[in-house]
Amino acid sequence: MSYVESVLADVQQRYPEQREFLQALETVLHSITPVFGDHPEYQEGGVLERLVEPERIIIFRVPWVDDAGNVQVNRGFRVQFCSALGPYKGGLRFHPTVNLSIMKFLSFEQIFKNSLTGLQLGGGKGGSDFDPKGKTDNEVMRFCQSFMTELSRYIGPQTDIPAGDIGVGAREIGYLFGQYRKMRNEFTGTLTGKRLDWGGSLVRPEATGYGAVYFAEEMLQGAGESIEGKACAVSGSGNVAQFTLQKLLDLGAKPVTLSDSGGFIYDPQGISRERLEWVMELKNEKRGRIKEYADEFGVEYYPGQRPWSVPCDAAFPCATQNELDKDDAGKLISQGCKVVAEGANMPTSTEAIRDLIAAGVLYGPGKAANAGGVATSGLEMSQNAMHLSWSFDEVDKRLREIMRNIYRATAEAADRYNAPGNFELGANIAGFRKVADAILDQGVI
Ligand SMILES: NC(=O)C1=CN([C@@H]2O[C@H](COP(=O)(O)OP(=O)(O)OC[C@H]3O[C@@H](n4cnc5c(N)ncnc54)[C@H](O)[C@@H]3O)[C@@H](O)[C@H]2O)C=CC1
Ligand SMILES: O=C(O)CCC(=O)C(=O)O
Repeated sequence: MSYVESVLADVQQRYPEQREFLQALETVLHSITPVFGDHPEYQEGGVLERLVEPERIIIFRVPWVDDAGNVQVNRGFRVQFCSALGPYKGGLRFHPTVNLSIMKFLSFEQIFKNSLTGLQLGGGKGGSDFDPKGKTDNEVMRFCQSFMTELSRYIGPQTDIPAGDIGVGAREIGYLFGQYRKMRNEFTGTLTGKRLDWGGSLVRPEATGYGAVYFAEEMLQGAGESIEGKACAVSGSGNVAQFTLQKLLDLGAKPVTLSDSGGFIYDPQGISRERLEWVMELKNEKRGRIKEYADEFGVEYYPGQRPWSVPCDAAFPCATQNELDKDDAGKLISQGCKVVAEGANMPTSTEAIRDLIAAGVLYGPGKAANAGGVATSGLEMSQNAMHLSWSFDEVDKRLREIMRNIYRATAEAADRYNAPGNFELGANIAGFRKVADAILDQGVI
């Protein structure tokens, strides 16, 4: 058994129930195996054994009172996985499916994603099994206050800087920030994704979606093509999906689908800017369901289905993990889909990734393609530390440059390890090398 296989077997034996974490771990370890031939010092220094175990996991009770006066209790999590490259950085997810396995997979992925950004950011992630769906603003506020009352002990501008993820947007970041400020009596950039007036950065709301399209465009340009004129299937209808659509429209592409956990809509003429604005109001203010789009604009709604069966040249999974499986990959390949860029974290199953790459589809893994969000959070931290704000164009220019650099580093690592065009392998290797070197440099701690 090789070194990598033995570390993996050990983790599989220790945490057999952590399905999503093991999925993420297996994919990364499989990709980075060739590196150990060139770098025996990583094995000698026990780098992998140290990297697969989080530095710290915080699990806590979150009691709160609903509008009817009943006491409710949720579970809160923060996984502080690796701080070799900088303070822990990563979002908070509020969704009923949240558990330790999901928190560990997300924070593990975050280590390599943050490394790829080239910024000084370690990897972490957190959240709760609280479901904001159907809750009033006051209930969400009381939940966030209780959550932050405990979390505030473990975070800070030089220690751990949370942000948003599924179910955590500008409203939740506001309530979390308010409670942090009160508990710690400090006004610092400890959360990112803040509103502009009180420390947020221009482009942070747009950054993940814009970045995913920039990354897709880089991959296409590397193959002598462009996103312009391409029909694009997009899943989700939240923050990442909305701004993926906006950038696709900016670049002359034709987005044709959106989805939520109920099903997807197909608008074969292309979702226009006006219709996208309607979706933004539906999702961000009215907190409605995507089915209403079909009722409003007279297009087809497919309940309980995912959008990968429609004719498309490009696919952007922007909802959640494991939303694109082997069958879906088969459908995309048979329609001639050329590029899959992941706005979501681990949306594509391991078998589907293998099939896409084998079929020559340009596949941009989330840790590279959706890194624009956390990178712009890093830019928000820089602006907070300097007590100034950059213009929209300034931040967007930096975001674009970061995405280009991630593409280059990923493509170069793939070439170097004899797998040209395999951005999965390239992203894992390029992300891992920096973290591994930092772990060795800093001694056994
Ligand atoms: N917000 C950010 O800056 C970043 C988000 N991501 C990832 O992007 C994905 C989407 O996150 P956001 O747009 O921020 O969240 P959001 O809460 O704004 O939107 C989530 C979307 O996913 C859909 N969704 C959730 N569970 C689903 C399910 N089981 N089946 C189908 N659809 C489902 C929701 O209906 C919603 O449209 C997540 O995987 C997240 O981890 C990745 C990098 C940064
Ligand atoms: O902006 C951040 O810190 C969080 C981004 C995030 O959670 C992610 O990249 O998945």
